[in-house]
Amino acid sequence: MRILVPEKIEENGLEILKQKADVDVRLDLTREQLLECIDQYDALIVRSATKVDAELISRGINLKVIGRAGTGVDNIDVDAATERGIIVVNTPDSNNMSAAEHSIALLLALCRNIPQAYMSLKAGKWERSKFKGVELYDKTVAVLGLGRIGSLVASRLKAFGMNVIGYDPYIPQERFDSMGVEKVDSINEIMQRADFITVHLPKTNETMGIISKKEFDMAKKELRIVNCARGGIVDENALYEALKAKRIAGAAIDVFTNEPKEGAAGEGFSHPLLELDNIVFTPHLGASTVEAQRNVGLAIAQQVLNALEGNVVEAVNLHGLNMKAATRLAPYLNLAEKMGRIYYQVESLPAEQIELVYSGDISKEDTRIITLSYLTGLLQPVTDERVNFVNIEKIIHERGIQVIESKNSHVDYFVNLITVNVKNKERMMTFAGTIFGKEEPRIVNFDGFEVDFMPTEHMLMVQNIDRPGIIGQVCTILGDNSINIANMKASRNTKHGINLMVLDVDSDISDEVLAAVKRVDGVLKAKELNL
Ligand SMILES: NC(=O)C1=CN([C@@H]2O[C@H](COP(=O)(O)OP(=O)(O)OC[C@H]3O[C@@H](n4cnc5c(N)ncnc54)[C@H](O)[C@@H]3O)[C@@H](O)[C@H]2O)C=CC1
Ligand SMILES: O=C(O)C(=O)COP(=O)(O)O
Repeated sequence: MRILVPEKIEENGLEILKQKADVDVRLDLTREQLLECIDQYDALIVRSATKVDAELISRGINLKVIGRAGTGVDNIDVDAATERGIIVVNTPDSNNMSAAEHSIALLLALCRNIPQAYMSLKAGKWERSKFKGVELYDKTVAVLGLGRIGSLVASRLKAFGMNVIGYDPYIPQERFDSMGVEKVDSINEIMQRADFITVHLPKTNETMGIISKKEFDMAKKELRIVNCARGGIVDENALYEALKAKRIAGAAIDVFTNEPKEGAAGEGFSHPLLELDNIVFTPHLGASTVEAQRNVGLAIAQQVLNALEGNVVEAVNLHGLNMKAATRLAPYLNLAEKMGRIYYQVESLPAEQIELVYSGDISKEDTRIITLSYLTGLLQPVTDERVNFVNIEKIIHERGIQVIESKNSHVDYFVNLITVNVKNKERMMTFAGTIFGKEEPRIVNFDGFEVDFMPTEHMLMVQNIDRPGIIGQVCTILGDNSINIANMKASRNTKHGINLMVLDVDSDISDEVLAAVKRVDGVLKAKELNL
């Protein structure tokens, strides 16, 4: 496994990665060099400075995971990654405290002109009257976005004795109430009431430019605004004009619309906002603390390795899947995936409709993830694309396969049962599986035949006319070819006079052996199964 790290991540994370993979830390890479070498890597780990766009993703033909060592994934084209079944993971809980504290540091620095006063004193001046500031106490501060960082900021600002109001249409009133934050339903009202605004929104189409000229025009003259979220959420031109015309009192900015990369490949930085005096800024330092980087380093290493090893991860592009349940349901995911692999090994007509029926204990669970596991097993062997939880729904949709899930609490004989009815343009095939004990997968219905076998890597399925002598001949062919039989189950359909044999063998079955089995008089079908 090869992992490329083109940005600075903490040594503790790198150490963990290096135990299991070849890790190339290449802080000097230019965009062109990155495009050229990305095809050699299984995983890419970035912070905010690397643009992981559709072009880079399309060149990453071996990429399985993109790790964002931090929170915002706006520098990653998540849709392009999803399209290719590339898992995108981040570490949203690892740097939020640092970002919250930095927002407050910026707010205080802004209120008391700390950077300007520092520069003046450094220049040997003693300018006490020039740097008169304002207090936070008893003022109204508006928090935009009351997620992880916004809510930390809100509770800290309450400790300053501020009147905290908030704008976030996506969280319920109860959450506002429990934080002691007044819910405000419109940006207009925020602009009219706020002495301070602090922005903690994600960068989305909806939030970009959410504060622009129109909003500044309705603001108080005393407004001071902090943006430690993403450049452009506060429109940079409008902010420049409002500050220059002293339409508002000040701003503190940690993030810019276009940020350069630090290091040898870095380009330096210039921006019209840097010309102004009523603004303080930092070069995207919100997450740059010892603690945040230590947490982020550990978390991203674990996330990326888990994803590479096929373990359960909380990914950005798993679309609300309950991945916590995945650990508990692991035996069912395994069973469903193996059941999925059966269909195209025994049938060539494309599946048009798939009905999954969950019965017994399993019907009480959130079964969506089990269904996705079945579909992944179904399609992986018949496509060149990488298929996984990330893109399976999209691929199923593109192929026009209808998927139906149903549940019933009752089932005869079994504690739990997954039944799958696969319809193609000629007929319907039924398969069923169950978990014995804690985690043993068993197939108990194979295309209408009642059976009971463990799905394994090397299997032979034979259908024959139900008459004596055939089973013996098939076993002799296997024996003559040194193929050891570990287990064998037979089941008969008395109505049609057909017998089904499922043999678990210890090695591959060659085309010649399969052809010899098919030539046995009375054998109707013979297929090798890899489950
Ligand atoms: N400066 C820095 O170094 C850092 C910046 N960040 C940035 O901080 C921001 C906040 O991060 P988190 O708190 O972790 O995100 P979060 O996802 O926990 O919270 C965002 C909140 O914004 C709300 N929201 C989304 N769209 C909205 C809209 N159109 N109008 C109003 N509310 C909306 C959501 O409901 C959510 O409650 C992100 O942009 C993130 O990238 C994060 C870490 C470090
Ligand atoms: O985690 C985030 O969203 C951040 O903005 C931090 O960015 P960084 O990892 O310091 O480049």
